[in-house]
Amino acid sequence: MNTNINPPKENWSSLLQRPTKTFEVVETTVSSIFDDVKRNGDDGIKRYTSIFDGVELTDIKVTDEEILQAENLISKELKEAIQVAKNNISKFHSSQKTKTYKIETASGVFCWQEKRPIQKVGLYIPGGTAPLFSSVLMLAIPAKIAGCKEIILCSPPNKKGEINPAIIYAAKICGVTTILKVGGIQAIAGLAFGTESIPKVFKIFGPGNQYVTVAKQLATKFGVAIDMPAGPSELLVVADDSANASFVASDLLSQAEHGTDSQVILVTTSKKILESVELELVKQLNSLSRKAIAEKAIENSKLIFVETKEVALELINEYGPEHFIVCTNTNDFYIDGIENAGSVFIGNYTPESAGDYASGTNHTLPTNGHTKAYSGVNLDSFLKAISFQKISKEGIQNIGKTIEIMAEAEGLDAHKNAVTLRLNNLK
Ligand SMILES: NC(=O)c1ccc[n+]([C@@H]2O[C@H](COP(=O)([O-])OP(=O)(O)OC[C@H]3O[C@@H](n4cnc5c(N)ncnc54)[C@H](O)[C@@H]3O)[C@@H](O)[C@H]2O)c1
Ligand SMILES: N[C@H](CO)Cc1c[nH]c[nH+]1
Ligand SMILES: [Zn+2]
Repeated sequence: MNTNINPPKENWSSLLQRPTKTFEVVETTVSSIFDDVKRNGDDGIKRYTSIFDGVELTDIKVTDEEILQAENLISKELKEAIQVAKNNISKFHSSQKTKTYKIETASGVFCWQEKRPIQKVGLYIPGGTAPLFSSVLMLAIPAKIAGCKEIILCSPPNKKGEINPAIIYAAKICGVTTILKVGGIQAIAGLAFGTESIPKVFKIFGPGNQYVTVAKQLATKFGVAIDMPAGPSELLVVADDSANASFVASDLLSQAEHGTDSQVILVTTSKKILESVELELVKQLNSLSRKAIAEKAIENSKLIFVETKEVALELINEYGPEHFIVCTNTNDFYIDGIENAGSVFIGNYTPESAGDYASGTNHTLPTNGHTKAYSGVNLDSFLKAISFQKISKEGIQNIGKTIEIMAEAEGLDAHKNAVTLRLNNLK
């Protein structure tokens, strides 16, 4: 792992660069697959599933029988764990419901906002290197609480043309309406354009590798909304002498094992912790089943020492990590000062994995610095806010003149006239 002592500010942007390919590099592949799927529908979907997933699909849709079977293929213990996670995720997302307030902005002028669910949503569930059934919970639970009617799920099939049963089981208990065996760029294209088997949706959600993420970004060109770019996983831990080096290393490795293009960073004001974490990383890495992946991700990663917590905070905000763990004896300083992060984990007993699975918060989060402008998935991601207004005769008398003056100043006579006619009618 790359160690950096007091890196000068002018080097921060190169030091903090993500290992993902740039948008431009992936865009050409994405565009050509989009074109094909748009023109050839299911045939295009099957072609890329054969190329990228190595399987010749006959049916794209998961059948009722496969849904029934899935339940028998997973253990009672896993079903119970999924249920506990589901309860916590439901509690947290239900608490995000907001009340409607009717405001009288001027006497007789009433304004309010009401939220309505997005009717057709597409959920992408990663399945390339690991079947992330936990992502089903993170997306389908808030979609259902919001009241979305059609919830379409896409996930890549394995070499036998199957989707992992835990993904199917989670989808079933969370109210997903259609499950499709398609992943990668071709899945996003299918959801964006619609094919014989894949319904076109209004908004696409979910995490994925760099190909999926660029595909989602490109899909917005064709009139589909997306949650945000939620690409290869990242974690930044800030730690001082009060941290437990073994815990810190375990958290760093938890995100490194996601993919070779994951990135994990330790920022510390303690050289002692830096050295201990480095030793722990080597020790713990050896026992991982996904050692090769984590090892590659560790090559992209950094251990950074800075002299003060003020410099540490500035660097962290510049990076804007997807996940941010704070293990110091000045935690409040970082909590108050954090501007750019997807999800924050506080103290020695809050592993990042808790948020990935079961504490209740959402694990679908912006990466690649997009925390500077985007939020992670939450209940509002599945809703639209519609504003309403009702103006009485008294109300139009109160604000009519203001509207007339402004419309005239913009040179928009018809706008002014719509008010003048009503004001004259009151005389
Ligand atoms: N940010 C978040 O909220 C979040 C949450 C969970 C997971 N993740 C990330 O999701 C990713 C999951 O990645 P994954 O690969 O395991 O699964 P995935 O389902 O995202 O991608 C697999 C698919 O990518 C396509 N693909 C693979 N190589 C390709 C190539 N060279 N060209 C075109 N298409 C190609 C294939 O169709 C394959 O089915 C990881 O990077 C993980 O870190 C992010
Ligand atoms: N850490 C991932 C988000 O970057 C989410 C996840 C799912 N399963 C395990 N982890
Ligand atoms: Zn994870």
